Amino acid sequence: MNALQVSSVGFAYGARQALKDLTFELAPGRFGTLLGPNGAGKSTLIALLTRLYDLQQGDIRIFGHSLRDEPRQALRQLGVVFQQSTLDLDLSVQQNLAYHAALHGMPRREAQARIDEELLRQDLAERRHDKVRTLNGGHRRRVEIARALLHQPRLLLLDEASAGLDPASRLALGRHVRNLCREQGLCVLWTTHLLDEIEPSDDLLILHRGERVAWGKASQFGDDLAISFARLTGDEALGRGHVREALRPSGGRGFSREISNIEGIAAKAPPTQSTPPTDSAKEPQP
Ligand SMILES: Nc1ncnc2c1ncn2[C@@H]1O[C@H](COP(=O)(O)OP(=O)(O)OP(=O)(O)O)[C@@H](O)[C@H]1O
Repeated sequence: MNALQVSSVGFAYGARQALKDLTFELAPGRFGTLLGPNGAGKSTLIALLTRLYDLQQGDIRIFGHSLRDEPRQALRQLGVVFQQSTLDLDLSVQQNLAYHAALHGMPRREAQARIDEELLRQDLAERRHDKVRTLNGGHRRRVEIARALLHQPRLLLLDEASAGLDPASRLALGRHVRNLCREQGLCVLWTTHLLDEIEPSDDLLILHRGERVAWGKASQFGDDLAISFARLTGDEALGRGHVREALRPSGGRGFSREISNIEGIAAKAPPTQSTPPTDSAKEPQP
């Protein structure tokens, strides 16, 4: 059974189609990266996954439970870290977590046991009594991850969780979350618009204008990844030149950081007319 199964999902804001016939799946324990430039449809997908919006077309299953038919069971398996932090900066780490647990009706003793466990898992036990305001951005994100995992979900969704962090903290956070996958069997969906957050072992989904333009194990893409990006930005010639080099996996440390984001590629492209993705840019399967 897949941890996440997104099947033929479409969503429109009035006349504006934000997601078109989107299908992909993540197996338990996998780290999935959802990459897309601004307006690609990432936030819309997250709003559907968290049931902020109702599904219009298609279905989403979380560990086999349909969001349409069994939303409670499906959401029970989901932990979410939203892009905008909702931590109370003037409360301690412990108080933030206890407050969240109480709000969700968790019995106090059970909540404390889970908080202890998560703080250890997130390497935050020593910061337990510190006010969140005194924590750096990376540690604040870890508090949010701990909070999202209190009810022991098996799928963790992180929406641009690295936004606002410096490059070192971004990479450290990515490493930390991948460890949770590797060592604890958690399945993760990580959304970003930054290329350098992709690791070769990730399952990579590239969204552009609401459509899946590439999907597969990141290491499998090789040249295809560059070509996909080149097509995203409307210049196929880029796929044959320096961008291909820049995107080549570098010694297991992720993709080269020479070009750090999709907009960076677009900025280097000479102005050309946009070319829609073709079949050849799609579909290596993990
Ligand atoms: N509330 C809304 N009403 C109308 N159109 C919207 C609304 N929210 C998003 N859109 C449009 O839907 C498309 C997908 O937007 P979405 O916010 O999901 O993309 P995104 O990949 O999350 O981008 P970003 O990284 O900028 O948040 C865009 O064309 C956007 O303008």
